[in-house]
Amino acid sequence: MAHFNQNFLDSIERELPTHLSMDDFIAYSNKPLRLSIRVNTLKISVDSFIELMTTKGWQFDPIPWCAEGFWVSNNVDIQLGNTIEHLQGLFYIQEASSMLPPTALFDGEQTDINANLRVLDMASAPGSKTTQIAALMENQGLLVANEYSASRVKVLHANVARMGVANCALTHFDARVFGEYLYETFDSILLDAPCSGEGTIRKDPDALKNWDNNENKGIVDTQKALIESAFLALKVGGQLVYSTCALSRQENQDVCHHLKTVFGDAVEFTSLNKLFRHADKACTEEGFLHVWPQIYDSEGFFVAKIKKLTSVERQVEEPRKQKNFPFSEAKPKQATELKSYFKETFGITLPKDAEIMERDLEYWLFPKAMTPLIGKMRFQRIGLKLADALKKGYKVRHEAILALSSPDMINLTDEQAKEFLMGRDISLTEKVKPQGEVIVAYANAPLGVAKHLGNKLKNNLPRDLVKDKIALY
Ligand SMILES: C[S@@+](CC[C@H](N)C(=O)[O-])C[C@H]1O[C@@H](n2cnc3c(N)ncnc32)[C@H](O)[C@@H]1O
Repeated sequence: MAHFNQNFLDSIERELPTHLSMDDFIAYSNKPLRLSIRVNTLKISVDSFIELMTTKGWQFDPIPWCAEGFWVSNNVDIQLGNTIEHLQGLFYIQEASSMLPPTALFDGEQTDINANLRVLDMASAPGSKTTQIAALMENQGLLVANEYSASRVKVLHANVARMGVANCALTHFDARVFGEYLYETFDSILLDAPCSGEGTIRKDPDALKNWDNNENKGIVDTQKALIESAFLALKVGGQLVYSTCALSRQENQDVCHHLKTVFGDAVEFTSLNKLFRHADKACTEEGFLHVWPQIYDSEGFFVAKIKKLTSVERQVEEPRKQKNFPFSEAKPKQATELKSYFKETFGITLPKDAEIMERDLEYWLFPKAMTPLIGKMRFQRIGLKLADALKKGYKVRHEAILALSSPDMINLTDEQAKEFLMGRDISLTEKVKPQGEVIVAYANAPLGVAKHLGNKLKNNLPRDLVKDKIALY
């Protein structure tokens, strides 16, 4: 049962549109959320995923605003986070309304996916929307994903790697810096802002126990500073999506109106009333989506789409370029050797629209659209770590195997995949000629690398990814 305090209920009563009832708001806030997932099309098609999971008893109900999103049900009581399919990144457990902002960002004009596209996700962890955006970008172009909290950057990276994202650069800043460091650089920006989280009461019944409107003032100031920074970092003609899981006007509409007050006619609100069938039910007069829990039986959410019509003046001078970037382009001979190693050992062709970079005997793959940004700010991690150079040959990195597709993989059974994810070797029934390093897979998507010794597959899963428990259907 959700814990509301009277101040919160009074504020909702003032804000709720006249066609929605307070009784429904309370009833839906007390109802458990429907379980929803998003299929990761970087690894599997929606049709193949449905086919795979239907055989395991899943039922799918499509989410109207996300072609890859489904409410799912299953008669088996199983922890989804411990399933093979989750661990190998075939799907992400994501609340349905949280799939709205990336859909809005890529709707309409912003559909031209190419190697030069640059997208910024300003407040990214744990990465549900970052990984959704990467899938919408089909791993092309550059996606800069920023997170202010150090511990949450680690979770963000784990999710980006698990989902096979290859076009991402991670940063760790207060996102107020982007307008200054990367002025008018991005085609699209998502600001999924830190907020009071009022919309999440169905997940956390205590979320509003001590709700106090006055305490939200600091959050609103941050949101206003962040949206200004986002607008400065946006190219002319670019699209910005501002979203929160808060319900109040102050954290939502007022923040967007603040942007218009600061930047005037350069700011255009784009109506989302046709984003999907029945989107108009949640639309405000400005064309923003204000999703109350009872409209689509989801968490509360707010989404606004904003276009930048003209350039706006920088607020501070461009900072000096940083020197001492630790990476350099791999020499042609090394790049050729590395490409042959990937091709001959794993059947992987390294993508053409990416640069092979080198740092202290490590080889990385950077998205090409990253090059002009080098030195403009500090990046925690860029692209994919491919391999370490050994005295003789290379040691491939797990994240590269998860992100780069290969036609040459050994598909494991359910039981074998479970053993592999628990760090165990896999015995082979027949002794054959040893094959060296091989990619092992489940449902045609990679699980990791093993050494084929002829009579067994020796497990090479990184220790930190070994699980104690795997849930099998
Ligand atoms: C709503 S959550 C983001 C959820 C994420 N977009 C997702 O879909 O998985 C907001 C995030 O903003 C981060 N944050 C807080 N203050 C920030 C700031 N000044 N700059 C950047 N990120 C900030 C929080 O740590 C939190 O992870």
